[in-house]
Amino acid sequence: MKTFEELWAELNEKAQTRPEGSGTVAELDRGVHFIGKKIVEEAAEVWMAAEHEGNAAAAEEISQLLYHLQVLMIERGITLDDVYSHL
Ligand SMILES: N=c1c2ncn([C@@H]3O[C@H](COP(=O)(O)OP(=O)(O)OP(=O)(O)O)[C@@H](O)[C@H]3O)c2ncn1[C@@H]1O[C@H](COP(=O)(O)O)[C@@H](O)[C@H]1O
Repeated sequence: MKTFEELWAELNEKAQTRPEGSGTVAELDRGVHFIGKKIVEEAAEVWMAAEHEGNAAAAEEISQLLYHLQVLMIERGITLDDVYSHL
């Protein structure tokens, strides 16, 4: 288990050190268009799980959506503060 901020730190480190076998590095290399499609796909899965599968499945899909949102933020150079300033 990890928090949103712990995942953020881990993904930023992976983006910098580019370890072999990292799915994050592979996703970053595919670019914003690919990552954006993953976000749309995961968002739909969040909706379907919440409506038809229950909270446990929805929580899992939400975790994946948050992951892909963080990858997109890293790819575009968007910081947490950039987002927080709008909350
Ligand atoms: N939290 C996640 C995470 N959530 C989702 N995903 C990716 O998003 C995909 C979504 O899962 P699905 O089951 O919906 O997969 P799918 O759409 O059928 O699968 P794909 O065809 O897209 O692989 C997974 O296959 C992963 O590639 C994640 N990949 C990595 N992490 C964490 O990110 C960190 C860094 O990971 P690496 O960069 O791979 O080392 C680690 O702590 C991981 O636990």
